[in-house]
Amino acid sequence: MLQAWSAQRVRAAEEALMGELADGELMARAAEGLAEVCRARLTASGGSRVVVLAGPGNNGADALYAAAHLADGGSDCVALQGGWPLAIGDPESWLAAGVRVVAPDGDWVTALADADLVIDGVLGIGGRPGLPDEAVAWVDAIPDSAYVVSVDLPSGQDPAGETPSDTGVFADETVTFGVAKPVHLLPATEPAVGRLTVIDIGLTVQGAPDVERLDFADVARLWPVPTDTDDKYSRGVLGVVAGGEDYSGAAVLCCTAAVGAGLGMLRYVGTPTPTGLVRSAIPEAVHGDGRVQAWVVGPGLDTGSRARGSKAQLDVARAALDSELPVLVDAGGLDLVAGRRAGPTLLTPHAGELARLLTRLEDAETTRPEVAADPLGHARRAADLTGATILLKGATTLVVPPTSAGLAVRSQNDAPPWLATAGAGDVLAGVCGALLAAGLSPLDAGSLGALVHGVAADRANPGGPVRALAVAHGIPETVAHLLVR
Ligand SMILES: NC(=O)C1=CN([C@@H]2O[C@H](COP(=O)(O)OP(=O)(O)OC[C@H]3O[C@@H](n4cnc5c(N)ncnc54)[C@H](O)[C@@H]3O)[C@@H](O)[C@H]2O)[C@@H](O)CC1
Ligand SMILES: [K+]
Repeated sequence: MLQAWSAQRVRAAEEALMGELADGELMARAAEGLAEVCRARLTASGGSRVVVLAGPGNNGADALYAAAHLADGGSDCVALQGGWPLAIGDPESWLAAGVRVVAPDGDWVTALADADLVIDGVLGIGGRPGLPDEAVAWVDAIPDSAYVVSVDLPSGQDPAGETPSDTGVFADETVTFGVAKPVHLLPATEPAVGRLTVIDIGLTVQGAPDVERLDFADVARLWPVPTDTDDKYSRGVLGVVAGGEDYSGAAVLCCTAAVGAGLGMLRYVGTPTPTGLVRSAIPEAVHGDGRVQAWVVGPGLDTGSRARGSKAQLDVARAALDSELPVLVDAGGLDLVAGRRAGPTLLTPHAGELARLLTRLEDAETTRPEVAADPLGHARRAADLTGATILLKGATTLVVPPTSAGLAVRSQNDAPPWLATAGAGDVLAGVCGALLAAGLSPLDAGSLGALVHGVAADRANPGGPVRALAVAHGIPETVAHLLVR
């Protein structure tokens, strides 16, 4: 599991560690690690010209000390200075190594145009979103052919990972120190991070992390694997209330994925058309209301429908929400959420559905662009309002428990962009629902389900287009692949 701690908590841990070490030792470790990564990238590309974007603080000093190591090793290193003194650190040490400093009125344009590797040391965890003006011009002038290594985080991006920035750096690689920070994992900033490399500088941060990302080893740790003493009931029965006369296919996708994820039994509740489809596509399913360990309510559900069978289906959906059982609520089902439920609850909106849910519950308009500008903040608001865990779908999927739970936010980025396709959400609901029925918490079911769903999409057709049904059919093989790796 990849874990990230907030900048404030990292700073406190760094200060404690610095108290135990010789002056400058921590920064020396950071700079050595950074130089080693840069050296490896230069060797791989055959380049030797390095340009440092040197900011006013310790982040700039890390970059300059790393450049001194590279210059010692024979690289041609230039540092661009903005309208600020390079006051932190010891300029003599990098000047003596042969790093040339270009003043703000010097020819930095030519230096950058020739760069093979750019070390972005403008701002680190002391940065606010956005860049100083000089740095905006530098970043605009970086040639496409240069490999951009950001120090600690892509400068100009929000260290907390909450708000996106228009002017921040987009790195090919980010080299961070000690532990990851939220900026590296959260959707508003993660696209700017590129490849993430964490350098060991002897730092540990106490207490639960702020953000976590499950990896493949976590699948083996968390996935419900049956034993000899299990039967179909002990493994978990999932009830699915999905599909209507309009969106019938959602029921097939959700149920196919749920059965494929390894349920003990599936119980389906639908209107006549999707019921017929589920009968032929999923002969394992039983039909109608009955005892279950968890419910999925909502894929393809039309809460305004007056079609035959709709009222009975909606009665089951409402009873599920009124029960104390774990419930996953998706798509149309979100319109039935009135507030707090008694049982464990996982809501799985995309940004538009989350905006609509917040608008209804708070009686004040929230728009989809507002959610996109601060996905974590809005997911957290919905979690706190409803007491539910919110799985906010996107290129990076967030799984956010209510603040009162005191748990880390999960952030999964396992899916290829090809998975942005109709029906993918229905498949995700089926996988996560199966995990809820097996007894996993909403947080584990949501994050583990998102991981497996993303990997299944990749494996269904690596590097190419994928349809939701292929993802659903690929779930069993993907789970086996992840369990026996
Ligand atoms: N604290 C430590 O022990 C260590 C820190 N390290 C490095 O130190 C960095 C943090 O250094 P600093 O605290 O000096 O902070 P930064 O170097 O991130 O920022 C420096 C200063 O820039 C200014 N600034 C912030 N946002 C701005 C903006 N948007 N536009 C214009 N100016 C802005 C602020 O005055 C801030 O103090 C880390 O990211 C890491 O790279 C590493 O050397 C490892 C050890
Ligand atoms: K940086």
